[in-house]
Amino acid sequence: MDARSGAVGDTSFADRYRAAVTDRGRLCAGIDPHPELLEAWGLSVDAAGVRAFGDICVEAFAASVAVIKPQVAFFETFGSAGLAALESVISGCQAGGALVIADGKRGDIGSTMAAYARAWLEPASPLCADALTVSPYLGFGSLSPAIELARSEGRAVFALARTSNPEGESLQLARGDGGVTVAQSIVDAAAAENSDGRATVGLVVGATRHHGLQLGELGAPILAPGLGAQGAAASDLPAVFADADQRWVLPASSRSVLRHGPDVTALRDAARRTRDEIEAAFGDQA
Ligand SMILES: O=c1ccn([C@@H]2O[C@H](COP(=O)(O)O)[C@@H](O)[C@H]2O)c(=O)[nH]1
Repeated sequence: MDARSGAVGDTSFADRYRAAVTDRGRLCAGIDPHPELLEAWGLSVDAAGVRAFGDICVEAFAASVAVIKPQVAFFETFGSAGLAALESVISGCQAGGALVIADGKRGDIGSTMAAYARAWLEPASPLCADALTVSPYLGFGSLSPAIELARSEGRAVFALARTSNPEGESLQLARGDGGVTVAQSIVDAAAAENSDGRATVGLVVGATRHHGLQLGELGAPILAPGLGAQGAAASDLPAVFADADQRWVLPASSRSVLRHGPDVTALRDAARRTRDEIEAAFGDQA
């Protein structure tokens, strides 16, 4: 890939994702510059602090972690300087060979969704990532502009299905026609989008509980946040995702790795340990 232009040619997200996790193992490392972490790392709680935090994370993770997920909110907090730091994180991670999921959880009516898609998935944008988290709760169809752009650019969206937080339950487990839960209807809609084999529509399904979803036909990555700080353990993963194709499960961890900073080697080792725990837990089931 041309790291400067962000162009990935005709390669599908499915191929890019498989290559990354085959080479580096299943882990999505989060870059979440919480104020508490900035202070613990001896950094200022401002744009300069998040830039330094991001630089350290890029050095620690870009060349060895398969997928990296900067949490957009922690950069947005500091306005244009924070977003400039995020641009640097995205391009630095991509230059090191990692795939980047911008965790922005964007969602709006279709015409505005198209603008979000251009911001996060169009190669000409300075914020262009490999994938963007999106909210389907304005209706799955409202995501179409982002899905279409992602498909044509070899990128992806990750739609929230069953989130890791307890507050999601009343909405996500509500049942519609035929008794299907809202979350399962999102899984099914995503699976239909992936019938071309390009894995354009991944899902977010928390690792923190048994979700009751049928994920076996998805055909795209399942971003599974919740390891460590939210209580899930690597050893929980095979049971939580027993119904999924476990080659597609991408466990995510932010704070439990980041607390080992700011030492670059300690951060890198923490990410490697987490990845090794995940791979050992899945064993040859994947
Ligand atoms: O359901 C969801 C969706 C997204 N997240 C995000 O993942 C990380 C988790 O951070 P930890 O420090 O590992 O708890 C964070 O950026 C969340 O916004 C999630 O946790 N759950």
